[in-house]
Amino acid sequence: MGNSSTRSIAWRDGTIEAVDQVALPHEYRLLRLTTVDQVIDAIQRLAIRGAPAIGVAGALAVALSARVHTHAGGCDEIAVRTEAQRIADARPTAVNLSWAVRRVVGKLGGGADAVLAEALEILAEDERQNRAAASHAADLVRRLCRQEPLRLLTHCNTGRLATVAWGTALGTIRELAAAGGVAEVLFGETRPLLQGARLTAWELAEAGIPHRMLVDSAGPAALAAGMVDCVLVGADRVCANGDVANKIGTYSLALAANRAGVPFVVVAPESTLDLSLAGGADIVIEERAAGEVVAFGGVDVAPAGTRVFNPAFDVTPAELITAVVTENGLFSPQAAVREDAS
Ligand SMILES: CSC[C@H]1O[C@H](OP(=O)(O)O)[C@H](O)[C@@H]1O
Repeated sequence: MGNSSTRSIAWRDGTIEAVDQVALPHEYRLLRLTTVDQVIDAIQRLAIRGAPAIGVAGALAVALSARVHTHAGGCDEIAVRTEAQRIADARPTAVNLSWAVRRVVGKLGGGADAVLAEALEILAEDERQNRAAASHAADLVRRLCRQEPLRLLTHCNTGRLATVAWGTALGTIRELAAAGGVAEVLFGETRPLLQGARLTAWELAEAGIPHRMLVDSAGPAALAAGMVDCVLVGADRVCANGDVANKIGTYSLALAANRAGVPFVVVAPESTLDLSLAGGADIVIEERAAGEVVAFGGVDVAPAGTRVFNPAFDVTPAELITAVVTENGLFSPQAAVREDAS
């Protein structure tokens, strides 16, 4: 996959090839991962990140495991299941990871080739799902906002880097922009790991879409100042009642959008739905290391010993969300509990 590739992750000659998202925007380089531990490490340090992308990486990692644990006597399913659980546990909040791992583990009975085939199916489905969700969401935004070109606000990175290709909320922005419907995209830098500053800025510049970056706390101010026609964000887990876990800072944008009377639209594939959870209180929110917050660019900015609360996500209640849009259209909250949800 060169710079021109539209895909962030691929299966290449028995290895996993992925864009190293830690190196962007200053260097576009590819990771070539050959072991389960390398994939877990890449997910945990967000070299591979974004709910759909980590789901695909997790599925491909199980395929690596199945190949390693296949011998003359067949596949050692116990060994693969043990590693699959470690993969699923790499990050707790995005349901896509555990969903994808569960889906490919279900093919173990067919051997390593069946596991790989299922993982490649998940990879192939991703772009189609994102483009379909983006198309539905773009139609909704046009209906909600009427005037064009639009001034949009987004958060974190939900583009082609966070998925296999195209993106979810950022995929919707690409769709609207392709029809000349975007005046400007405002986006938060996304402290502390700067997915907005490093990745969304890179994707919007690459796509030639007009954009301005905000410090995260300026998002509500932009909404209050009437600078935004619609907010578009992604998701890491959508509950049966429509509550949504997403990057930290999403909740404050939803509160401000609600007060400003601005539509707040979540775009995500169905693989981000977790209908086994009644509501957001049940979502496990990943808490990350203090070092991500007390240092900036490798330089300590807080006094030594400063204690930190560093949740990677927050939960936006359904009542603050105008719509959740998937590849199948509008998600209807209170859907029946799905058996296979993680
Ligand atoms: C389409 S990406 C969905 C979601 O994942 C991101 O989290 P992270 O950067 O920690 O992997 C962010 O919450 C995006 O909205």
